[in-house]
Amino acid sequence: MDLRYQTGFGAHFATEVVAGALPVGQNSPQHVPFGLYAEQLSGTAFTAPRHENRRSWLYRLRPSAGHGPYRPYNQPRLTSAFDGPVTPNRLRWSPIEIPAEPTDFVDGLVTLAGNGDVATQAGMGVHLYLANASMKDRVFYDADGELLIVPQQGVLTLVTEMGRLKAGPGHIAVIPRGVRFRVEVEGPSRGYVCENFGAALRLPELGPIGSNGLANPRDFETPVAAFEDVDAPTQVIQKFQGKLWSAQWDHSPLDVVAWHGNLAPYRYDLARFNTINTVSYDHPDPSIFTVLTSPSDTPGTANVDFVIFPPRWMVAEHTFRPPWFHRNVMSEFMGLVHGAYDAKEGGFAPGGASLHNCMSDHGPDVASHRKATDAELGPHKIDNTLAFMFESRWVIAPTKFALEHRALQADYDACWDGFPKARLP
Ligand SMILES: O=C(O)Cc1cc(O)ccc1O
Ligand SMILES: [Fe+2]
Repeated sequence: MDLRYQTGFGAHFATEVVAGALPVGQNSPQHVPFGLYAEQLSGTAFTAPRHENRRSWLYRLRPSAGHGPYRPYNQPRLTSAFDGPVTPNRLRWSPIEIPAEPTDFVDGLVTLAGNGDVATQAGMGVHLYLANASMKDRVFYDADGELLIVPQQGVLTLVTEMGRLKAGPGHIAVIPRGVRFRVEVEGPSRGYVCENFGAALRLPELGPIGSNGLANPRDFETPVAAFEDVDAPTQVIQKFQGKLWSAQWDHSPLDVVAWHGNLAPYRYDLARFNTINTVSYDHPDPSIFTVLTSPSDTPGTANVDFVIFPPRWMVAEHTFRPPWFHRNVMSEFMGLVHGAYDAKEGGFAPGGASLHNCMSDHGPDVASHRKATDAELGPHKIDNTLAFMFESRWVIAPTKFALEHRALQADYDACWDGFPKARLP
């Protein structure tokens, strides 16, 4: 099916499937067109400053309040208990395989790491989804956070309350906290999820870059309204305070015929990123590659930044061009969608992951250091690659699942073994 989108980051959209369904001039008329039910979905406090405030009005076939109790749903691999133990060690995982038995998006979520706390709405969970089946007769929503989905293999169709969007490798999709959706897959599918417990993701400030650049607002795509009229039992699964809960509804909750507002799912094609980098010398801080940021209460010190390392020209003169050796107060979780990463010659594979926590020593491995030191410094295109980072002010604790998984590489430290010692005169 051809999907249609409206463009603009955080724009105030208005969309209806049936002409005349969207009330004009007020949100909650005594008689909503066609007997639809009006419902406000608040993503920020009612009193959040206007430029932060996100909410939408949904007009649906039935009020979503009409359902029974939620009961615990057993899916222990998805958690907000980052039960490590937390370690200062540098960690790297090979890709975790997609299971052979039928597994949908909800059952295929596994938690690798996280920080903060769902109860106080700070920090994030870092998950993988490993799925090979579409969700059937069930929908999911996350009351604990917004979901930033980074597909690595396979195209997802996200059938949400507010419309349908597609995202495959090279795209990201963001589903706001609370928005219900079903995931359809076309085959084996794997990707990363940043579950943002904190303030909603937004575009970073541009400072002296000016009024254009990095991810441009008009390239963000939000679906037009779409609904299903299904009077059949539907399992609604939610994540609430770190655990999954399930309730049986007598209809599909994806029954929103019209909506308006600025709280909505969106997707973004990372190929549209306007990459800015040095044209003189030295490797800039990777903040220059920030796509989206969730600020914390300390200016410039993010709850989580989503940063990409896209294809780009390298032209720096008399410069060691890959990432430098460094220690960072912020903690860095990295993944790879495809290709190779310029700081690692081997071991960091598409679908894999690495974790460099607060103040841990990291940077180029021996092989990439040697290669960059010996390189002829002409203009060089780093191509066919897409790595990314979830960077957070808070230490990222791995889960027991991640630490005990056979994908954890026992010998990661060895990639920094054997640097020749400097020779003083
Ligand atoms: O550690 C990493 O590979 C991520 C990273 C990339 C970069 O270009 C500069 C700093 C940094 O932490
Ligand atoms: Fe780093």
